Amino acid sequence: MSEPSIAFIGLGLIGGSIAKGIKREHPKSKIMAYMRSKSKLLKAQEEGIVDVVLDGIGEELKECDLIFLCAPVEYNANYLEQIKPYLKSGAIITDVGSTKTDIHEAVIRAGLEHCFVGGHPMAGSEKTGYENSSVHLLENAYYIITPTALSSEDQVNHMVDMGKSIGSIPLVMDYKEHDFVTAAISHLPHIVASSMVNLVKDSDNSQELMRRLSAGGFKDITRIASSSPEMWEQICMTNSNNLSLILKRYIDSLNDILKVLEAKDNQYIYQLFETSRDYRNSFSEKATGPIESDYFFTVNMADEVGAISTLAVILASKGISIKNIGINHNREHGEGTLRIAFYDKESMDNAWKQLEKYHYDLIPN
Ligand SMILES: NC(=O)C1=CN([C@@H]2O[C@H](COP(=O)(O)OP(=O)(O)OC[C@H]3O[C@@H](n4cnc5c(N)ncnc54)[C@H](O)[C@@H]3O)[C@@H](O)[C@H]2O)C=CC1
Ligand SMILES: O=C(O)C(=O)Cc1ccc(O)cc1
Repeated sequence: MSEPSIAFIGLGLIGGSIAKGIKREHPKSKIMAYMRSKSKLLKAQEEGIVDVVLDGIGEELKECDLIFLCAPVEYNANYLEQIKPYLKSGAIITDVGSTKTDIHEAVIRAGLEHCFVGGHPMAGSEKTGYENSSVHLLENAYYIITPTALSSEDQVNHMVDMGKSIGSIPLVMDYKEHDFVTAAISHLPHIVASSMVNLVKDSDNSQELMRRLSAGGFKDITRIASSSPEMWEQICMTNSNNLSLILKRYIDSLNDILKVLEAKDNQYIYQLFETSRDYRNSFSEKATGPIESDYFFTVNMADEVGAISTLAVILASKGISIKNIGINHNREHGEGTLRIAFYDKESMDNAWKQLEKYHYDLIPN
């Protein structure tokens, strides 16, 4: 991309994070944005992320090479017809919505298949809004790209390059398959988390003992129950067929558990936990957050004041940039381990050599 003009319709958690990533990689790109809150748009302009604040859909879009739809999914689909009169020849419209069939069908109805490539960055959080967006949010996360029947190879490659430029891992996929997969791994978990929280709310006593005592496991699996109701209502409504199918399978599995629990079938219960543990342990943690990268290693170091800054100074003195640095809490490698990620193999190898000279205890990736 050489100094492209890019518009964002919706500049919240995801739109804001992508805009920040694009601005980091292409500081001269012209970013235009529209969203409901003018004050947040002005803040993004003050921060140098947004160049042009839009008051709505209009003439300014005629300049854009790429238009991102980053509002809740049903609103995104509604914008297609409004944007249509202002499309420059060769421009691409993309979206970041969590469901894809609904928008792809709207694209077909609007006759925009030749200029649409769908997208879904598979990372985020329960938080919303531009104020929570971050240049690191989508790093090392899968960025699903869903072409239409008329998307050209160039258009898809352009989106793949965009995904890579913000540090994500692009993956091209059929939009219908996307919606079945995400029904199981994203949409069902949100329903389960919210219904569990509501179950506790309705089962608690007047002293709210359940709420006060809720601990690790419950909090871990219900964090996403704090997500935006507006966003999740629209996700569930636009993927209701897949979600119903997978929810029925889940209810069947819960009913099986209920039966064996009542029958006190300890073997079945043991196997339930054994199977899930083994399968869950096989999941890769690599594509899930800002710390991991293909180029990283771990440093085993004493937990002393100033230890991290000493290490950072050693690397900085050799001009080695750190992409990310994080303290490992799992203590797999003993006390005080630090995971350091680099932008490329050369930087990682240089850093390794430097730290070896200072006798740091290094653990390869
Ligand atoms: N939250 C997450 O973790 C993820 C969300 N997504 C998808 O990204 C999209 C945006 O979600 P977030 O950024 O999380 O939400 P958000 O609530 O942080 O941002 C939504 C943005 O859209 C704007 N907006 C809402 N209605 C609008 C309308 N009618 N016209 C113009 N702008 C409007 C809001 O002002 C805000 O700037 C959704 O489609 C969601 O499915 C995708 C991946 C992860
Ligand atoms: O907070 C979390 O763990 C999420 O699950 C975030 C998320 C929300 C919606 C998506 O389409 C993708 C990721």
